Amino acid sequence: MLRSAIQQSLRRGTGSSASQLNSRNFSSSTPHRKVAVLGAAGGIGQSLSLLMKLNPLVSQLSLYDIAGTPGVAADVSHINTRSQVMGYVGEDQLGKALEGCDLVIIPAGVPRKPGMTRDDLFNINAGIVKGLCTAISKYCPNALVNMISNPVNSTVPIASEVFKKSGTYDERRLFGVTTLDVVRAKTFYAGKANVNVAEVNVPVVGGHAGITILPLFSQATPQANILSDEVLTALTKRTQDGGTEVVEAKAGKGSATLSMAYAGALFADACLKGLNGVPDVVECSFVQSNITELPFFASKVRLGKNGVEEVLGLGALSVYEKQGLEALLPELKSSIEKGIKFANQS
Ligand SMILES: NC(=O)C1=CN([C@@H]2O[C@H](COP(=O)(O)OP(=O)(O)OC[C@H]3O[C@@H](n4cnc5c(N)ncnc54)[C@H](O)[C@@H]3O)[C@@H](O)[C@H]2O)C=CC1
Ligand SMILES: O=C([O-])CC(=O)C(=O)O
Repeated sequence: MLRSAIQQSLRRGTGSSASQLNSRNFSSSTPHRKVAVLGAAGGIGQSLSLLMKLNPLVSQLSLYDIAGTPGVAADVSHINTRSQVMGYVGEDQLGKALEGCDLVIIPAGVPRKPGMTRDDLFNINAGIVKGLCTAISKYCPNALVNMISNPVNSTVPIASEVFKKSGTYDERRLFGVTTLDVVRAKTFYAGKANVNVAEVNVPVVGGHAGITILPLFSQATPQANILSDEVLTALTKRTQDGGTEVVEAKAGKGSATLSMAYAGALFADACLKGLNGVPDVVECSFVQSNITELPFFASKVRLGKNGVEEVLGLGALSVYEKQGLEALLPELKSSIEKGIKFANQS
């Protein structure tokens, strides 16, 4: 839907009035949906705000940051699509930004520089996420939360503890966004398997950092060409190191923003479809889970009117993937515990 909305908007160009676009982009039965982007003036936030403005499922787009949002909101608001855009700046306005939200997307926080791990962002981002989730529990406790801020393996457990403390936790509504891992796995697989990237599907499970990212190429579709073990190992490693590849290429100017905004917009669109009752919406996400011994784990998840409808199992794994799963558990466990500890001691 997102892709076709972008294509339709671009095709129509400047000739259409907002009301014409509105009537073509969504039917009168499309529910009202308020979506907030927290960190909207940042590298991811700006592009994600643009993409959410193009999504006809959004009726109100609330852009919040500690600085710079009035400009971003004014800019995006001129695009002639359905949603009304509001910009909010500074903590005083956070409540207004969140009130009545159906979905809150969080790309607020510092990005990596070369030589850093995602866990090196913990000291700054843990506090940011904790503050934002405290406000969510107060102003929109029923919203779905899409956590982009790193380290996702810890920020999602932090959010869960904040919500538990405020008595608003519903595990079905909290998602760590791992869609960029899936986007990368699809792109890299299509290149090696020489298949049409638009048809490719690859589940990615585990977490969102280094070896905790486990693409399941044995389950990739279409399985058009047999890939050697050597190629599968290289594909796995490239997917796991995809973030670092971008951080190094940007050479100190941040991490993935454009591909992340695309991935974030895809995942948000899936959440909105689920809320609206579209059947069989399945995406990978880092959620509360009992498919392994860990309390949070990324896997395929069926989305519905209340968020997570079903956490799907891992399916059959190759020997190589089983080894990868065993290897990732200790690191993921310790990142989860670090987040839980932080939320409960500070
Ligand atoms: N889950 C994933 O796959 C990915 C996650 N990320 C993570 O996303 C985060 C953001 O990355 P970028 O957009 O590149 O960073 P950025 O520095 O360009 O933007 C971050 C924005 O957050 C804002 N911010 C800081 N504190 C805030 C607060 N308390 N409330 C609201 N906004 C606040 C900043 O003012 C800034 O505009 C980083 O933690 C990064 O590691 C990045 C790429 C992929
Ligand atoms: O690598 C980073 O720091 C940002 C990120 O999570 C990604 O690109 O996957």
